Amino acid sequence: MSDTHTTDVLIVGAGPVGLFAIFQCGMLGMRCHVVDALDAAGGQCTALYPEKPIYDIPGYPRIEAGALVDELVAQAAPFEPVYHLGQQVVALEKQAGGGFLAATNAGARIAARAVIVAAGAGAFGPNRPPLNDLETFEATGAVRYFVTRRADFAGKRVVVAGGGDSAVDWAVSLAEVAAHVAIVHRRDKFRAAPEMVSRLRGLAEAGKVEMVVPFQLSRLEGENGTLDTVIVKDLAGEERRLVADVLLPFYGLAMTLGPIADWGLGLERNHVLIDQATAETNVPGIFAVGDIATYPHKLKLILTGFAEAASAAHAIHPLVHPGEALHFEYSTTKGVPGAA
Ligand SMILES: Cc1cc2nc3c(=O)[nH]c(=O)nc-3n(C[C@H](O)[C@H](O)[C@H](O)COP(=O)(O)OP(=O)(O)OC[C@H]3O[C@@H](n4cnc5c(N)ncnc54)[C@H](O)[C@@H]3O)c2cc1C
Repeated sequence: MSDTHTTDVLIVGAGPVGLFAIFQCGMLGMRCHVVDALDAAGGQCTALYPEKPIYDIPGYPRIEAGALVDELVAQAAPFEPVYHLGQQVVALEKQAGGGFLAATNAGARIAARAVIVAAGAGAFGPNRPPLNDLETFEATGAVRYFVTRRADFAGKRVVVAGGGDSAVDWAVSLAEVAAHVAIVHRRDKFRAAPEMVSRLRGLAEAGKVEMVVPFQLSRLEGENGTLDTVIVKDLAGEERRLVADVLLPFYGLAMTLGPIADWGLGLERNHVLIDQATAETNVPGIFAVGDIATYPHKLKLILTGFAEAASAAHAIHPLVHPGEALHFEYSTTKGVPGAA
């Protein structure tokens, strides 16, 4: 059976920004096919932190990342997007008559007038600490890089390592369920949201989180992948032993563009350069939005990506509906099929 499709807009990546791009394109009368390498929509929100609350989505004082994705999928649904999940877009070519032809590693071919690259961190993976027997401890889940269910840590002794947002957020969050939480960082200063850092320090003062600073991970002890002790060292080489069931190193994500690097797009340090006003790349008809897109003073936030998705949809409209005037309108039930 042929797996060939034709659509107005191909969206590469079903993270939060790719999902909102479906809505924005839909409001302007454009149909979308969306491809994502992961088995579920939601990008980093689903894969890395579904239960972490997000506090900076306008209109939601607090929403868990997984719930935000559910809302975005529901918001896009009236426009009947076609999802191709568990597939990576491996090739993207210009077509002679205009538009593009994309190919996935599962054999699908998708022809589109325009392409929105919403590929986030591309093929992302965690930065792993250089520790003994790491793979053995990873295989049993004693060393993990993501928290997908907080309940997995109930009653556990957890060592969190790192000084950024993820380390601080999870130390604060897991302190509610774990038997003990220690946070190891090589400095006393954390590079995280000030509000979360002061919550962390408050928990430390209350004896609910142990601050192990300035220390670095040194080695792991345990039998057959069951973690027993995390050994840390300070700059003078002084050791401390932290009894632990689980180690969560949060040393950031290693980002590789993967096949996107071969599509002729202007790049800057593993990101795709765009014109901030239109989100268009150096290749006419290919747009980039969200974490993967960059320009001077870019803020890597979900809300920034949402605005870029709106700009891209407006810039794409004349490519899909040439000669048709686009009158700017606010959202109304007229634009959303089935809305009451
Ligand atoms: C722990 C943590 C906490 C965070 N907290 C916040 C917060 O509170 N507020 C906030 O605004 N931001 C937060 N962020 C950042 C936020 O998650 C990102 O800004 C957001 O996910 C970017 O969305 P995106 O759609 O651009 O990309 P992503 O979410 O990265 O999604 C991109 C998708 O593209 C897919 N993809 C990549 N290449 C291909 C390909 N070739 N073919 C097919 N699919 C492909 C990937 O599989 C992925 O699903 C946080 C991030 C982390 C890690």
